[in-house]
Amino acid sequence: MQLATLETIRDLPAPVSRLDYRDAMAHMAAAVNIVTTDGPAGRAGFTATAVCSVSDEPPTLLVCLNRSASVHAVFAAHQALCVNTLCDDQRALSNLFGGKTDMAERFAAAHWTTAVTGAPLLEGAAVSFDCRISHSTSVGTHDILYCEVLAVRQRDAADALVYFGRNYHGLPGAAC
Ligand SMILES: NC(=O)C1=CN([C@@H]2O[C@H](COP(=O)(O)OP(=O)(O)OC[C@H]3O[C@@H](n4cnc5c(N)ncnc54)[C@H](O)[C@@H]3O)[C@@H](O)[C@H]2O)C=CC1
Ligand SMILES: Cc1cc2nc3c(=O)[nH]c(=O)nc-3n(C[C@H](O)[C@H](O)[C@H](O)COP(=O)(O)O)c2cc1C
Repeated sequence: MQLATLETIRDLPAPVSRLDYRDAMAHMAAAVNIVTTDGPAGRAGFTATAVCSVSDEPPTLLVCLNRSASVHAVFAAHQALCVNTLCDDQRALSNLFGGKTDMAERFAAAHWTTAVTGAPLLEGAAVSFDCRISHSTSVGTHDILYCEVLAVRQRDAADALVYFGRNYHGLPGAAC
């Protein structure tokens, strides 16, 4: 097989289908987060595994949000959000915020507080990052939201929740 050179690599066809890509991604373990916002456009939240640390100065993480999600317009309006990373005992919340459930029903299933931006912080989360969205870009079906962290709250030694192989798994708590 002839390898592509730097000059030809941009012209290569995309040989991986959407389903092949998803099957491959199912092999990548990820933390499970509920991403929330609140403000003039209302309260909204969704489950997200596409969350990642970008930089520690300024402290910044990214969240990938599908533009076809019902919550997309609300996040775009507020330009602020909170990433709440779930513990093992919060699997039911992940399903609730990942489905087609009514927004009031999603939030009624847990207790919430606020920090700086007004976005809801989940009681009992492993960690919560209260953020302003500093900028965003669009790639394919998703917006990548770059989020500058304005406040953090963490819970020590709780069992972590991991999404892997299209299923939830618990990890024993550890001192960080
Ligand atoms: N990044 C995303 O937007 C994700 C969306 N989901 C949603 O949850 C449903 C169930 O997911 P699974 O049980 O894991 O089975 P699945 O076969 O639909 O997805 C397998 C893996 O592919 C990735 N993936 C799925 N949908 C994606 C999308 N639209 N854009 C980019 N990556 C995507 C995720 O890593 C996911 O864990 C998905 O069909 C999707 O609607 C789940 C995980 C990530
Ligand atoms: C485990 C899991 C992980 C998900 N991760 C993401 C994600 O990273 N980005 C995203 O846009 N949607 C993700 N979703 C889908 C959203 O949670 C879902 O589209 C969201 O709840 C909006 O649904 P709605 O359009 O019915 O309101 C995920 C769903 C599940 C169950």
